Amino acid sequence: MTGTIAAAPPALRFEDVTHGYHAAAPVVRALSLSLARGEVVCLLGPSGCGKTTTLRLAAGLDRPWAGRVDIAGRRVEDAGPTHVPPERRRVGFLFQDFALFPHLSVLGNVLFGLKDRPRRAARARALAMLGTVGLAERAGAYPHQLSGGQQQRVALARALAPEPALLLLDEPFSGLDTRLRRAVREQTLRVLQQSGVAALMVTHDPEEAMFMADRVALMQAGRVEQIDSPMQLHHRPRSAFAVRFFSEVNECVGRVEGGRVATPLGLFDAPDLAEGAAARVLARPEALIPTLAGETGFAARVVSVRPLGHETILLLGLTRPGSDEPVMPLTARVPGRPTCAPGDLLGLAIETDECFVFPDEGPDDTAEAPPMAAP
Ligand SMILES: Nc1ncnc2c1ncn2[C@@H]1O[C@H](COP(=O)(O)OP(=O)(O)OP(=O)(O)O)[C@@H](O)[C@H]1O
Repeated sequence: MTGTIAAAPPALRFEDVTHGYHAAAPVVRALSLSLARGEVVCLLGPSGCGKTTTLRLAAGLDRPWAGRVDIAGRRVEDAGPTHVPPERRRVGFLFQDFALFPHLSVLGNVLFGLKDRPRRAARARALAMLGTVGLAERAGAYPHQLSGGQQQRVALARALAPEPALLLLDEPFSGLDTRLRRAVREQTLRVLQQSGVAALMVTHDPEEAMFMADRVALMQAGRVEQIDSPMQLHHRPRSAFAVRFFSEVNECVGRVEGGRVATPLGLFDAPDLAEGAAARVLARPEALIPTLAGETGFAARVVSVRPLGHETILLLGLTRPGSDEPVMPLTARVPGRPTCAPGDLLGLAIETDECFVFPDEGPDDTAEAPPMAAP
């Protein structure tokens, strides 16, 4: 006996998976991704970046052009003949429209995926799952008698009842209104954690991804741009794209001199950039902290104030010291109610932890609105 314990295989592994719908135009490009058992990973990214296609490839609904897919240590797809069909992959699905059978009761819906089990065992399992999602008492109801949130919970119970190795969720909360969505995603996360199933979830909502995921896979143009924990993604974004995707940002450019880049917002360290290189500094709105005028050397005139309740958005014009001439527009986000009015002159402190320096690859030309500032 060697005493070695083999590590559990990942719940899902994509290796160099490529797929598209039209020849020579892949929408998923050499994508590699691994989900540990029990891990929740969210695929996040702009519309059309390949999130749903990635999910369909995991499900076996599409066959990739190239690459390999393993589920719970079993090869389900390769460049050769291997193609395990969806129903034999041990995956559960949860889609936006819940896809419940209207003519079946709640219990009937959950039993649907348990046809290969003896009747009594299937019934016990289905009732236990309905208990887990808090709907044991509605087992005899029909889908149309339930609220949207309850229907979503039935769909979750149905997906998890057969004990899948992997749960695939495609925008599962987008059909629900904002308040309900918050409650339902909390319940869903609790059920996922209780059941210990690995889950790959598609969303285009950054807040939802940050709330649900152990790791977020940020996708762009068919590739994973960055995969990290929500905290890492927020504090250590590896590209301008990763910063811009989560909030609007203030942007300015400059050249690296002596390892630093000088901008209207001050000097920023740029240790990883070549001397003389063009650099782009991205400052999140929360990086700009109003202070007393004259305190920090940065001053800004308030252009407009937009109270949102728990926070306030300030549109500002950065000014040169001793001058009222605006140098660049800025957006700041401050907690609480407004304490200033249009026309006021504020001092600004810059929180450098919320500022990021990257090689300048130009402004965000994928955005619908122009970037806030690029002097
Ligand atoms: N069945 C299809 N036939 C042809 N093109 C398709 C098909 N499905 C998706 N596409 C295209 O593939 C690209 C990726 O689509 P996909 O649905 O995977 O993106 P997504 O990131 O999930 O987008 P969204 O957030 O808008 O759902 C898009 O350009 C889309 O138009």
